[in-house]
Amino acid sequence: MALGLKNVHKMFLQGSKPPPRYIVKESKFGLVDRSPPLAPIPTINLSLLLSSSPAPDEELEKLRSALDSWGCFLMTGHGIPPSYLKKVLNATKEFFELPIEQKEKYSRRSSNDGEGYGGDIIFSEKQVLDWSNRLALKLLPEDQRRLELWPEIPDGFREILHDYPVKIKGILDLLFKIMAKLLKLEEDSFLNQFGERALLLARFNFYPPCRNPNEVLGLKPHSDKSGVTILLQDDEVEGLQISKDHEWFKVPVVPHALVVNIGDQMQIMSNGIIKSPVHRVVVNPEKLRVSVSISNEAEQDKEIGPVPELVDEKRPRLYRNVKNYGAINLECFQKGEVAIETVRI
Ligand SMILES: O=C(O)CCC(=O)C(=O)O
Ligand SMILES: [Fe+2]
Repeated sequence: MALGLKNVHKMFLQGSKPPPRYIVKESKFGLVDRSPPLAPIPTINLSLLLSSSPAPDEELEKLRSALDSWGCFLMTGHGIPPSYLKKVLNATKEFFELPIEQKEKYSRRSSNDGEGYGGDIIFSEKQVLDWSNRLALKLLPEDQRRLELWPEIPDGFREILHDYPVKIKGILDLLFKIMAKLLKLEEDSFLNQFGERALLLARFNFYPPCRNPNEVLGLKPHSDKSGVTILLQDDEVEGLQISKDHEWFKVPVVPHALVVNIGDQMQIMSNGIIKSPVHRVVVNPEKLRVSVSISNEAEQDKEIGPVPELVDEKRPRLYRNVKNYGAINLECFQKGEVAIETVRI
């Protein structure tokens, strides 16, 4: 494992307790509570939003309210068959259950490399470490793929890496158009800001069980650095929590539904109308959990900022224009800071 850190999976298999660097301390985000109330986030049927023009008022209203209150909703009617989603989850589990040495072939190549297999990137000695392993890969633009980090095992995993993101990208593009129309903007207002060479990133998350589940987090509180993240949750084990008005709520596991999580780049572009929620992941004492997130980000050299039509006297500009927001967010996340506050005017 990079940096001589222990692998959390190995620690679980060996029955060791989490070392001090993993223990969550009291912070502005509160302590670990593994069973907060269920988040009443809506389930929205994408096919209904697309079926007729204009889309049904009831579905649009649910979307509007999800975007400005939770910044998160469950999406059905997305067109990806349940059997395919199951295949993605199974392949993810199989990859993480491989012997550690086999996975290490795909490890991050340096301590601050954002891609590959591993744990947290270390920014400071004080950083609390996450009880998880990840495999992070850039999928688009195609000429930036680092295929040496794309696992060849288990069988079919590479095929999933090629096919699944194409399906998700189609959904993302539709969502950006629907959100623009909802805010009475030109359909491509958001898509144009992300640019022709927008990034598409995959993150496969693996949370081994932990014998002290109330003392660690699988993933620290953060808001996503993306435009939008589409998350495929484990269909058996819950763990994702979302924060609203400084309280934590459990995100329900709904079979075959994908979780749509708005990221900071959409909050910036929409001048704060669409919210990017802070969320975290708790771990289970007995069961492992996996999840797969696919997210987009603006082209690295492209400046993003609030869409001009969303700035007026009543709603002054909330965020400055910013380039390469992903890097700002990543560092804040590891330090336990709220990234979007650093670009607020
Ligand atoms: O594992 C999960 O449910 C959430 C993962 C997540 O928040 C992320 O990958 O950004
Ligand atoms: Fe996230």
